[in-house]
Amino acid sequence: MDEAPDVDPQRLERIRRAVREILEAVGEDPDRPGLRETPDRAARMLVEIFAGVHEEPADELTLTYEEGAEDLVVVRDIPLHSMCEHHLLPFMGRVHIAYLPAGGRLTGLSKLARLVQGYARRPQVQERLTNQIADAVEARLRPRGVAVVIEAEHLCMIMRGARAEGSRAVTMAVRGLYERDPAERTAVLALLGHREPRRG
Ligand SMILES: Nc1nc2c(ncn2[C@@H]2O[C@H](COP(=O)(O)OP(=O)(O)OP(=O)(O)O)[C@@H](O)[C@H]2O)c(=O)[nH]1
Ligand SMILES: [Zn+2]
Repeated sequence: MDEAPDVDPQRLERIRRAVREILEAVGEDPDRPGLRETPDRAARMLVEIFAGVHEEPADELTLTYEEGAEDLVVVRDIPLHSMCEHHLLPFMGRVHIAYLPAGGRLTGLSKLARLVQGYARRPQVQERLTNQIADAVEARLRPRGVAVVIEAEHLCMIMRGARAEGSRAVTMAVRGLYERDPAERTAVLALLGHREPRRG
């Protein structure tokens, strides 16, 4: 995934106009020196942070084969920056992914981080992002099980609204073995740093 994607000039111009309109609507003067370049800068920024809208992030998961690879693979602490689709404010945190390979099917460790970035570069909600990552790993690697945990801070909860400074949202998605077997699920989620609440 490129840092500076090819940009359709018409789309860029449309976003520039929209940003200028927002600046005027909030009562600013878009022609004052500090803001003159802002519509253009913000338009390029928006194209960059929403590049995942036009991508199929699951395609990042190129397959490699390693005879006999059947043990758990865990990648913890993949950095996450995304945009809450309700408010268009950032949410950011960490993604932890575990999968139990089958048939020797693996992917490069960095591909999991690229997968996260692809889905993160869309207007998102944390729960959907968590599920999309789990579904992509399940569909492309056909592992015995997948578990994904995301911990994130939402600026929409912190700098406005509830102003819940320090709050973190934790979401998880499990597939395959981890969906069927509660003991396996508890074990893998403990590895990913998430404790299921005790029942009863
Ligand atoms: N489930 C979920 N909710 C989110 C996420 N990001 C933001 N939200 C919530 O989306 C909700 C939108 O609520 P609304 O009542 O429509 O909007 P609002 O009046 O701005 O709400 P407040 O944020 O409570 O002021 C808020 O409760 C946000 O905290 C997310 O990733 N997942
Ligand atoms: Zn929000």
